[in-house]
Amino acid sequence: MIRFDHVTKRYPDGTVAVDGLTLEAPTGRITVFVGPSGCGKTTSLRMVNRMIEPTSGTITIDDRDVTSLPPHELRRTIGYVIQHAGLFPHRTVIDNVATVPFLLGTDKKQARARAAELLERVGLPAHFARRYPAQLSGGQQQRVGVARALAADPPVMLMDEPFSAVDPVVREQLQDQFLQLQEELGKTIVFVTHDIDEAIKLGDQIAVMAVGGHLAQLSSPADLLARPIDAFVAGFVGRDRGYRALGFARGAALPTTPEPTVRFGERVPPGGLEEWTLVVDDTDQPQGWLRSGPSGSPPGSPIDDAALFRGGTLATQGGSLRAALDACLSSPSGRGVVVDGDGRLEGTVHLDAVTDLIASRERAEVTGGADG
Ligand SMILES: Nc1ncnc2c1ncn2[C@@H]1O[C@H](COP(=O)(O)OP(=O)(O)OP(=O)(O)O)[C@@H](O)[C@H]1O
Repeated sequence: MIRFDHVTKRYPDGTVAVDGLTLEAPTGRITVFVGPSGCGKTTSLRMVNRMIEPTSGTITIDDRDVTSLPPHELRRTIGYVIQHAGLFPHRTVIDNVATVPFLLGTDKKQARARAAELLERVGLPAHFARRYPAQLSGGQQQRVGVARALAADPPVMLMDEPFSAVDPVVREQLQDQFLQLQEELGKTIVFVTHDIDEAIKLGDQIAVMAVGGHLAQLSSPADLLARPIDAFVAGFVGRDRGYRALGFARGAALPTTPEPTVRFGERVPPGGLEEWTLVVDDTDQPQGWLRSGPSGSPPGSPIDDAALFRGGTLATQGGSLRAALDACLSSPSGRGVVVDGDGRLEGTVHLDAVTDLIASRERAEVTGGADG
């Protein structure tokens, strides 16, 4: 566990970047520092590995004061990932990752073998190993940055806006893979971002900081959305809080009804089909909705890819109420498509049934029952 105890940082020009910060970042969990520009997130992070020394207060890792070790020894136990990866430009990708274990005394061949394994784990194909950082995209460089920080297998990782400099699609992939990796590795992570959505997606707990370096709120993502502590946090957490909070809400089982389906290769029967009919593939995975009747596919026409409406999202049985609601709202038939864990059709759910589940969950919260 990393513990900040009344930590203050005042820079020589008098700027108070962090003001009396007290919080715990639990072992094996992701703690996200989020807040507007200049609120002291980076300063807080860098005090953990002593790139910046606090003016007062103490930081401990597993009850050991970080100042009790020389900085270079301390940093062996702490991985550090920054926005533009900060790779060595004149070393190949594999040597970037192998550098720290090599410096720590691992034999070169072994360090490279471990580096190759890490590159694979962060999702970088093997043929990138011999390239130089400038020959990689921004997202690929960030993957190398994460692999490098993991190379010495440190129990603690500090990550300062590691995914901020890449486009939204790549960013989402990096976040998903990072979460998968963390599930296996269970590192103690402090992660800095200015993006509240990223904080909510990645954090086990979120520390919202306000300008002046104050901790405004420390909560789980669900609590932050449901119960922002003051107007500043409410404003920072932003719009659609109620809807976004449903992303953490798992209702009772979704009450599905069986949905008639057709398959590719079949033809619209002479009597026609319902106005909207669900098309599934050979393994019962939903592919989209087919419109029948006067403005859609006439009887006898083949059921093929071209006529499909693919706009609807899928809800998973056991998934969030937000996904269930979205499946209903995005379905042209008004019936939300529900699949099982393997992506096979389970049935459809009606909007009324989902809103009933949402309402009963809210009533349970107000009366102190289960939180879904
Ligand atoms: N070396 C320094 N000397 C004086 N003031 C500094 C120094 N470094 C940072 N600051 C100030 O301390 C405050 C906190 O900076 P910090 O970089 O920790 O914020 P941040 O929340 O990480 O911001 P951002 O999201 O913009 O990166 C800011 O007002 C900044 O201008």
